[in-house]
Amino acid sequence: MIQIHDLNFRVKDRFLLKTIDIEIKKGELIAIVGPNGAGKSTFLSCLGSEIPYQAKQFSFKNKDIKSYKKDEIPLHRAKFSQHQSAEINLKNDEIVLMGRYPYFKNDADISDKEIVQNWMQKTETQHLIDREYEQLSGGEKQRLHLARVFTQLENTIENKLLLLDEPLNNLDVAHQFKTLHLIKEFTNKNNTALVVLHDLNIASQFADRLILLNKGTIELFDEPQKVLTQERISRVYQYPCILHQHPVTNQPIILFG
Ligand SMILES: Nc1ncnc2c1ncn2[C@@H]1O[C@H](COP(=O)(O)OP(=O)(O)OP(=O)(O)O)[C@@H](O)[C@H]1O
Repeated sequence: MIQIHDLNFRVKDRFLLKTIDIEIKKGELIAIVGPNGAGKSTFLSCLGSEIPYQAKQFSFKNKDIKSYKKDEIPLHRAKFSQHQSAEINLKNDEIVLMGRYPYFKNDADISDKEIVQNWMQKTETQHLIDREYEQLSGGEKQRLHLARVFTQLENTIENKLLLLDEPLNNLDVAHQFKTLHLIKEFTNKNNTALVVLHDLNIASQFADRLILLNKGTIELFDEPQKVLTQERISRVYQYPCILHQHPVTNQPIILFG
């Protein structure tokens, strides 16, 4: 699905990402974890072609990512950014409809509107239709934008890519889990998701593999059991921790302190 060889991104003399080599398969849910400033958002921005990285290879679905046409790529790949525009002068369902902009010229058709309704239902934002965006809570805004990115990838194309930068911010526990289930539903259909997460235990429970970033390089890219060891996590985060096992999933649980 994605092959990256020797990807670097630097600002002036400082490498924010250095010698990134990675191969990601279709159907994987990958969590990107690591301390503040490790390069997680920067890496996701590279995957979303938002910043001018250098790479010896970056293929997406066996094609050079740069060979995709501008109007073609949004049907294959969508990105949810950490910071949404503060002032949006649209009604809430119109914000979700933005996800359909790649599909119509002037007016949305009935199927676009149905897709919007469907994702507002799935993200439990339907009741917010008549409320003003500015007055929504942080978690409600977050769920609205999640609906927008899912709406963007609602099509018959196979092996799509979803990039999510801290999608669980501001969400209560139930909505965090519901959102992860929506992401899992997406990857279960042979699509791929890369998700920046701070909660290692949620990452451990849901992700097939973790990318542990540290100081702009990949410390380890592997299954949660391999990545989440006491020594590695306390060293990378510079904080003591102990390791447990989830009583149901058997995945590792990290307790800090
Ligand atoms: N445009 C830029 N110019 C200079 N430095 C930058 C730029 N963008 C990011 N950085 C720096 O690069 C490093 C990585 O930033 P990034 O936002 O990718 O980290 P992160 O792992 O997502 O962190 P966090 O967990 O805090 O969100 C940080 O030290 C940040 O200050």
